Amino acid sequence: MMNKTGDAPATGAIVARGLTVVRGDRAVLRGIDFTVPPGRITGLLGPSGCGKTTLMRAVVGTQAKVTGTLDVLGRPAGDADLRSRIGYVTQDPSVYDDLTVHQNLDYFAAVLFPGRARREERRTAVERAITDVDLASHAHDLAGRLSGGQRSRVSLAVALLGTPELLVLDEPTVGLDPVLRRDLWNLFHRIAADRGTTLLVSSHVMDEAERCHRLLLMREGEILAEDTPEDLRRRNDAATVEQAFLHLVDAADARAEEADGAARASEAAGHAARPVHEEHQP
Ligand SMILES: Nc1ncnc2c1ncn2[C@@H]1O[C@H](COP(=O)(O)OP(=O)(O)OP(=O)(O)O)[C@@H](O)[C@H]1O
Repeated sequence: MMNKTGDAPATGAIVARGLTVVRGDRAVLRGIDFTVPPGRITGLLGPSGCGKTTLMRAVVGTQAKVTGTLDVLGRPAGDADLRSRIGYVTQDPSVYDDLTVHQNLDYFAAVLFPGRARREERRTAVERAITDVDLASHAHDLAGRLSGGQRSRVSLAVALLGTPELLVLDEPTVGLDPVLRRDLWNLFHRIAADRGTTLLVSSHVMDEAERCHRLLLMREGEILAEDTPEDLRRRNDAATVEQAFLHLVDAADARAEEADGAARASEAAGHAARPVHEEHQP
């Protein structure tokens, strides 16, 4: 249950301490700390390229070169035990275009619940997932003939099949019209409230922030803020989360500039104070 202030409880569904990820020759996540509380919707927001997908890939265990501590549902990220407990939907819907919606789900259900004995379980899970994402009227359409939004809902249905404890959704509402976006967010809230599922949902659209219980605001591989939307607005004296975000960006830039200036000043002072003969030492 969410407490009155929406504060995160002491234990998290995801706990990161000093989480660093290197991609290529660059640290894309730079020693970040954050906690995602269980049973709530946490929004991961930040501009394109700030590291949201990288963070999600680390959480689901598909990212290489991860250091620091990252615990997911009480296990180290990537642990084999977590595979069936996490649903992950990437930005590119992974569905088979030449199968219908129903056949796609039947296929994934057969992988999740194999064997004749589990036939009924498969049938119930498939019907429920199709209803969850509101695709009953398209159940027998080929996935390749669906709109982008409908295809991403098929991916979401696949992720819901195993009733995961944690759902990690990478920009699930991108390109959707406002009505579909609203419907999807209502679905996320139903999933969290009815099933106690933890959701980590990324977006680069700040107005989606208001729909989350808690937010992780990211920028350039760092966490700028970890808060509820209300507290974030209040603390930054801002009318919207977007304004609060911009305020935090400006403050971070000012701090970085100050630190840069101080480093240059101390370097210059060091040079001035250094005896001349030191300059020639190897
Ligand atoms: N395979 C890769 N090798 C090296 N660097 C990469 C690779 N993939 C991504 N990056 C870099 O990592 C950084 C973070 O990328 P990431 O995809 O996590 O960002 P994002 O916040 O999810 O962006 P978007 O909202 O556009 O999806 C980017 O600066 C990107 O250039």
